Amino acid sequence: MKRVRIKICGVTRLEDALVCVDAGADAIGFVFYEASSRTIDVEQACAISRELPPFVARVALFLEPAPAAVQTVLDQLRPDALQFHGRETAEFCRRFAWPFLKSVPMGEENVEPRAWADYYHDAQGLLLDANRAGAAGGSGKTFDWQREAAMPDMPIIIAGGLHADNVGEAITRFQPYAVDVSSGVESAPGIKDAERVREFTAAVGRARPGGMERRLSEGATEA
Ligand SMILES: O=C(O)c1ccccc1NCC(=O)[C@H](O)[C@H](O)COP(=O)(O)O
Repeated sequence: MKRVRIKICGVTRLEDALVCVDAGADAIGFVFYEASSRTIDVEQACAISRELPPFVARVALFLEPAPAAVQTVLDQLRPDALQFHGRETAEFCRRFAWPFLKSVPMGEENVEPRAWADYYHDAQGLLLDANRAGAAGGSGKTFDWQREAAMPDMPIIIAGGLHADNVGEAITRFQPYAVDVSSGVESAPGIKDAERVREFTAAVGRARPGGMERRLSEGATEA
C-alpha cells in the first residue's frame, strides 16, 4: 500500500517546523501571501529552512503574487516547490521554470479537476482546497466531498478543513498522493499545536486508501 504524504502548511516558527518533521511531515509550507494571518517573510523562512533535516520539502505558497516577489523567494529560499493558490494562469505558473503545485478552488461550483489537469499539465500536482477562485485558503473548511469530480491521473493533494478525525475518510474517499493541513493542527493561526500535529500524522498512518472492504476484496490482509 502506498504511503500518503503529509504537507503541513502555514508554518511560522522553527519549533513548530521541528514538531511537524518529528511527527512525520514530508513537507512544510510557508505562506508568502501578505494578507494571511500565517504570512512569513523570506528571512524567517530561510532561518527555519536552514534547520530542517534532509528530505523534508519546503513549499513556498503565493496568491496572485508579483513575479518579483516569487523571484526573491526563489533566489533566497530556493524552495523545493512553489504553490499557487489564486487565479494564476498556467503560463504564469511556469514562467519561473521551477516545480509548482496549483490549487483547485473546490469551493466554486462546476470546477472539474480533470479539466484543470489539462490546463496545468506541467504542475507537479493539483491541490484541491475548499476556497473559491482567488480567495485565500487556510479557512479550516472542507469542500463538498460528495460532489462527483473525476480525478485526473496526476498527484492529487487533498486540503481544506482536514483534522485528525476526518483525514482518514478523505484518504479513503480520494486515495490522494498527499494531504495538506493548516488550521486543523493549530492552536491559533500560524501557531501549530504539537499534540494536534501528532494526532494528525498518526491518523494519516492509520488511514486505508480505497477502504478496507476494497483492500480485502483485492486479497490484502489487515495489517
Ligand atoms: O493559510 C493561509 O492563510 C492561506 C492564505 C492564502 C492562500 C492560501 C492559504 N493557505 C492554504 C493552505 O494552507 C492549505 O491549502 C491548507 O492545507 C488548507 O487549509 P486548512 O483548511 O486551514 O487546513
